[in-house]
Amino acid sequence: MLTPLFPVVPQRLGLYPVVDSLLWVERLLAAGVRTLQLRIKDKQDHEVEADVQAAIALGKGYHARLFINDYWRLAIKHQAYGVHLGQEDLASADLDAIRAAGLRLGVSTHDDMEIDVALAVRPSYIALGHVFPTQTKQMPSAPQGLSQLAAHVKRVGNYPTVAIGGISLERAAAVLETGVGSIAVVSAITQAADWQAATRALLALAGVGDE
Ligand SMILES: Cc1ncc(COP(=O)(O)OP(=O)(O)O)c(N)n1
Ligand SMILES: Cc1nc(C(=O)O)sc1CCOP(=O)(O)O
Ligand SMILES: [Mg+2]
Repeated sequence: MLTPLFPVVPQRLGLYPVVDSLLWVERLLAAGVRTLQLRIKDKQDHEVEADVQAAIALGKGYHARLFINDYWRLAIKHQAYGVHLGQEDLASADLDAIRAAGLRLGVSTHDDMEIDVALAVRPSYIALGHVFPTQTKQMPSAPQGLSQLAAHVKRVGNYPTVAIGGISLERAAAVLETGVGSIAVVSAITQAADWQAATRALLALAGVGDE
């Protein structure tokens, strides 16, 4: 059985909002979320550094697990809890440097071939997407659906897993029934009519994650 080469994370990361601003990081930490990701797209490092640094400091203040998407150099520089990388990022990122700095690593996957690649890296967790159609990101692949998700959770064995893509409040319970350890959501919170109520309801279903 393969075990992570990167620092371990709890088996169940619980509710895992993925957000694009420091404001959302502040709001969700104050609302009780303890696993989250700052995902700012298509900017230069110098344009996002202040927000990345502030988000990491906030996360530490709440003893939360804050992952930085894409900007792995800044995540190392400011000692984030972890980094999330996609398959394309794996080729260009310095994985040894991320590991040497003691950061956790999450890796995106969308099919069995990508799971092979992720397992070879032996990250801290494996993300499985996209479960349902999503309006948040243009996806080149088809949604995997619940039965494929359950098969993928089973396949990766004891690796912590995170499901992502189109997970609404209404669908969250069925996703968790596959045995996945965490649900990552964007629009279910950021586009909700009442984001605080949505966060409370999702936290009640998925939890804050294990210690
Ligand atoms: C928890 C989680 N899973 C998947 C992704 C997608 O990451 P990636 O493939 O790197 O794509 P971008 O988010 O960078 O567009 C994620 N961010 N978080
Ligand atoms: C950022 C991202 N990555 C995905 C993947 O499958 O890798 S799906 C996704 C967007 C998820 O947003 P929502 O919860 O609004 O559907
Ligand atoms: Mg990425």
